[in-house]
Amino acid sequence: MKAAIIVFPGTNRERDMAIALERVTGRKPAMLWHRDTALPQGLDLVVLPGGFSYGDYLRCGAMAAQSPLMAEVKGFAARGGHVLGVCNGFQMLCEAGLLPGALLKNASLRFLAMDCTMKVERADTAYTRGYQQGQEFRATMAHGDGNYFCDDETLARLEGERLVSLRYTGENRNGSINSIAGILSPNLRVMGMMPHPENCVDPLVGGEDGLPMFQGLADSFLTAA
Ligand SMILES: NC(=O)CC[C@H](N)C(=O)O
Repeated sequence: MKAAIIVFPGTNRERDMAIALERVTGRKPAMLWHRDTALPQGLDLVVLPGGFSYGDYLRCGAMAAQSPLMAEVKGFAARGGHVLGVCNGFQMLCEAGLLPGALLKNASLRFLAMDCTMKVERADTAYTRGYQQGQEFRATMAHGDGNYFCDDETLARLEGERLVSLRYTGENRNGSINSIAGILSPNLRVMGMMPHPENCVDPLVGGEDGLPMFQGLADSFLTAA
């Protein structure tokens, strides 16, 4: 699998993401700076990692969504490329219009840094094939704006077309509509999720519940190893 991680000013999870990807592929992903103007040839996956791009000024992910390389990411997605956005990356995907809806402030108006559990709503995507349908897994949440919201029509479409990939179980701490933790584009190639699977790939630090996501991605792109 050939993967690239895009780094923005204020991104802070890019190294965790690189470790998670390298763990399953044995090769380091390309680290790209947001001012770059081209994606490497033959990419399988682009990752928009978590953090505080541009200090969360204006709105989380809003300024990153205007970065030069994001125009390339949009083109990559339009050609059917896989794009994963985690936390701030999910916020960027919504701000860039690659996924519908928005991430509002957590219902409590407090930053939440804690473990959470999610249920896999569909296991037939590159991101979730490492899990069983309905499987519950744990990951870390660390966000101030993780309260997923969209209008009724969009929500009906997301649910009706089964584009909700991950749903919180237990307490809905950030207030997300329908307890949504992750959503997919209609072609199932773009996924945004708030919790951090990249922080759960090592039994010594946070457990390994996130590993199947990366393993599933690696298995999806075996030919490109
Ligand atoms: N860990 C993250 O990516 C956080 C995203 C964003 N800065 C927020 O607080 O909501």
